[in-house]
Amino acid sequence: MTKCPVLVTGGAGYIGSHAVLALRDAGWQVAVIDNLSTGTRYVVPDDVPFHEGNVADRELVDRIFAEQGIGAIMHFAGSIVVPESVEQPLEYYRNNTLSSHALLTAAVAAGVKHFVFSSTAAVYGEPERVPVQEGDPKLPINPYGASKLMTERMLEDSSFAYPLNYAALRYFNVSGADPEGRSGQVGKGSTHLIKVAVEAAVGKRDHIDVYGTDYPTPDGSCVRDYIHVSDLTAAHVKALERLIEKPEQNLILNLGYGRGLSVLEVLDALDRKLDKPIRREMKGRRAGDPPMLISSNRALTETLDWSARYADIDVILGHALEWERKLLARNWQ
Ligand SMILES: O=c1ccn([C@@H]2O[C@H](COP(=O)(O)OP(=O)(O)O[C@H]3O[C@H](CO)[C@H](O)[C@H](O)[C@H]3O)[C@@H](O)[C@H]2O)c(=O)[nH]1
Repeated sequence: MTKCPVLVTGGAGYIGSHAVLALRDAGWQVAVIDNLSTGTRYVVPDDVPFHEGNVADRELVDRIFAEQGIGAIMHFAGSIVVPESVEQPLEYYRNNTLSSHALLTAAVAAGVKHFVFSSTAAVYGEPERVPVQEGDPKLPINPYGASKLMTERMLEDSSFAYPLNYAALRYFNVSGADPEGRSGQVGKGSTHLIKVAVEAAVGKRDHIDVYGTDYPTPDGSCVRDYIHVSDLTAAHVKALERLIEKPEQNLILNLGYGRGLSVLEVLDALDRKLDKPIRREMKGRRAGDPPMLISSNRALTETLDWSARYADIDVILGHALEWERKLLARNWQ
């Protein structure tokens, strides 16, 4: 397989920056485009070509394609907050669907052959069964999931019409941080369980709210499939290799471990690492939370030469905690 230069959109964000590391660790040449609306420059290695701007800026994107000889795209740039998408749907369709359309149009015009897309388990909505399989009904219940599903559809149709293949990778709950401490989740106002919990662990918050203890789950709290961000991005690199090896095939894969952990199990595991347990406040259910979301990862393990390295929740929490301590020590957000 011949490696080509890869453009990572959203490469200054949480998942995008880990993808940059994974690609470089595997010997790929990388360029980043990010408008820094939520990303931070310091998680991108200094020697990676960095372009501040929007993926919908055709002139800029055309210039990057030409200058860097881009042969593949990993597309992470976009908006990801579910409640915000309900309040500002048109903003989500613009920043997710329309921006992806612009990027894809530029990619097709420039002859870029491979497109790896950051999709989400939110395309399934409230699944009727778990583990969720890729062929199960796609019935998103919010504009975020719908905006991502529309992009999947554009990619599917484009792959028939143009010489391009794609991977749509549907993430479950991405968590943890780079094991070498080079990147992690950054940013104020995160709502993700593990990020909020480690912020509480280092004293940035004085407690954590537990949203719902009366779900039809073993301990009453919601169950999710937490996947380490470095395992997730390693799967992206494998997916890209596969797209290059088999240009006639597309990939649609869930990225999860196929196991569920409850909110209380995650918090208990974190407490075991701390001198003092985190104070919990039991709250009512948060709107739109399905009780249980677990991926089937059969397609992932059968299709790609990938296996989990960091699935242990203690490892995920350990890396997240180390990163949070680093942010605190450096006075980063
Ligand atoms: O302070 C908190 C934060 C979260 N939770 C609970 O922890 C579980 C996980 O919540 P997250 O916000 O970490 O993750 P979600 O499962 O809600 O979100 C995931 O799925 C979404 C789509 O469904 C988006 O893709 C999102 O980016 C992704 O992290 C939920 O039951 C939530 O209610 C708490 O109890 N307290």
